[in-house]
Amino acid sequence: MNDKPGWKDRLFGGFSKTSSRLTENLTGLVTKAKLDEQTLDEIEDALIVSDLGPATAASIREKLSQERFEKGLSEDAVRKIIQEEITGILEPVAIPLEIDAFPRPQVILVIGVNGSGKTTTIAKLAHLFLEQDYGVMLAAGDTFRAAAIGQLKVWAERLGVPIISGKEGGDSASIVYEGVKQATATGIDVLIVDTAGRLQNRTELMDELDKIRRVLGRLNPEAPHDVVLVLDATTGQNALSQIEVFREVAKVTGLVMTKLDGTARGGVLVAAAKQFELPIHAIGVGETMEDLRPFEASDLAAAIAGIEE
Ligand SMILES: Nc1nc2c(ncn2[C@@H]2O[C@H](COP(=O)(O)OP(=O)(O)OP(=O)(O)O)[C@@H](O)[C@H]2O)c(=O)[nH]1
Repeated sequence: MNDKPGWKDRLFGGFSKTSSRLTENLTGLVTKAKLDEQTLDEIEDALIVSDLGPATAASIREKLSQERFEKGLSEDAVRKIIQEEITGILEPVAIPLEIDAFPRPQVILVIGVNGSGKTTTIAKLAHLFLEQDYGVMLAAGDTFRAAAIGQLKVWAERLGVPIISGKEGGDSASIVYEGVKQATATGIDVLIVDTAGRLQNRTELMDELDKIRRVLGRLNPEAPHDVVLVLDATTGQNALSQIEVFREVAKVTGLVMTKLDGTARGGVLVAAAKQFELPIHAIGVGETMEDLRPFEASDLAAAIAGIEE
């Protein structure tokens, strides 16, 4: 991924809102001689309201109390411990999406509720794979709304990649089938499939995904290779319930969290990592196709802890 200057600033800019809640409490610490129970409680509360989740907040509290209790402690040292703890949670799930399927194409289904940034993420992933010299094709499997098909076509044109699409209300499984056939015939490495991803009707979604799987299975039993759930970080705790539901109905293999630029809710990433242990492939930090970033555990942990490296 190309390291356009400024992405870290944007991320830190977003996370600074998250960390400023921590800052309020941590700043008070400097004047205290020791880290007492009340201060630990305050830190734990600050971590919880930063969307990190109660489990992570409790484990950080535990760590702070074990290591430093009764000692005078600087705010920087507390931040460092918070960063280390968060890094430990995030590192195991920081797993990029690799193109390694044989035979090709690798089929990636992208799911997520409307407005989560699904379409933009598809464009960002396509751009990422093109940069790695893979041949990319898109399939407009979200036939539920004409606008979704149109939007994906615009991205395909901008990216210069082929797209398979049908009519509004058409059968998404047959579009995906056609996509795999054409991708195979033309030596495409990766087929990225947009899906309707409506959570309002779980049975419908499950049926649709099952049908896609069945149809794909006729061409390649390994497909789909990845089922990537796109989440909007600005929805905070709601993103966690989405993971829970989608994981049940759609056999999610990994996550991309979007809109981490300019949200105070980035801590939810940590809660998701701790609770679900699903790979987090990348993060979205803006609206252009270059705005997908690898998920770097220690950078993110530093941003959340308010440490600028
Ligand atoms: N700031 C910011 N905006 C984003 C990001 N990703 C997507 N968006 C914006 O969020 C809005 C929704 O994104 P889409 O990609 O259209 O989302 P979708 O899930 O496909 O939504 P529907 O088309 O409604 O199904 C658009 O205005 C995007 O530009 C991101 O990482 N950061």
